[in-house]
Amino acid sequence: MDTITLNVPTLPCVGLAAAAGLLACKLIAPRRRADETERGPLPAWLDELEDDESYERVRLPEWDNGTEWRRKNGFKGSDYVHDACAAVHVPRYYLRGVSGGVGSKLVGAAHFGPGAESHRGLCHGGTMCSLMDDVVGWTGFCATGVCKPWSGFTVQINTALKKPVDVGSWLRIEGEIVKIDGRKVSVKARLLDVDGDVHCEAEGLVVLKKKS
Ligand SMILES: CCCCCCCCCC(=O)SCCNC(=O)CCNC(=O)[C@H](O)C(C)(C)COP(=O)(O)OP(=O)(O)OC[C@H]1O[C@@H](n2cnc3c(N)ncnc32)[C@H](O)[C@@H]1OP(=O)(O)O
Repeated sequence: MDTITLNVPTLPCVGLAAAAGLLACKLIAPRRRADETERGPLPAWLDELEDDESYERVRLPEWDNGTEWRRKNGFKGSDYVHDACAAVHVPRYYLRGVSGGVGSKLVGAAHFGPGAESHRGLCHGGTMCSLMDDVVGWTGFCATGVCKPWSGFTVQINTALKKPVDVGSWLRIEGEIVKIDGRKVSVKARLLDVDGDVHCEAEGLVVLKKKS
């Protein structure tokens, strides 16, 4: 049988990668994602974090590998926030870990797609709350100063919604460990735009799993 080899060139920039991801979403799940549009390029400051030696990119096989890998490893679906097709999508986090945990900071970018819409171009407040849940949890998993995935549970997310988010926005999401009391990790988080305007902020609590 003849085989066809496709030479796919390396994508020149992460923005194209994001667009390609969305195209893949359309092709793979055309009915579910009929309202998706291109996310556009990733924000430039994300590249600055990539180049900043004090930050390290958090990588997870369940984010980076495909559906097949997830299925084989106990996952049942796509990641609610990190999947390329998610209504509100975080492509990456970067950690500035601090020994002892307190002061450790997680920074990422979040895109609010058309699937996050509530009223006429504005996003549902629950999308901001979901993001706060995610960043609080992932920041809490960094309680040792390094990221230990799934090492605890978010148990509280008290979110203040401060400014509506437009559909199509790329915003900066941040979480920081402010206190560690035994297994309880307190995290402050916020979502802000390129001008520094805060769209929401949260105080969260993560309970780390008991050591076995
Ligand atoms: C390989 C498997 C990996 C699994 C990893 C899963 C990662 C999931 C990532 C998430 O973030 S999921 C987000 C949604 N969150 C949840 O679904 C959490 C639901 N809650 C629970 O499942 C249980 O509450 C939990 C397992 C977290 C309880 O754990 P424990 O039984 O070990 O904790 P315990 O109840 O003994 O509480 C420990 C401390 O935390 C405090 N605490 C627990 N829940 C609290 C709460 N909701 N608010 C405030 N404090 C809370 C509790 O008072 C206590 O304080 P003290 O040490 O001072 O006494």
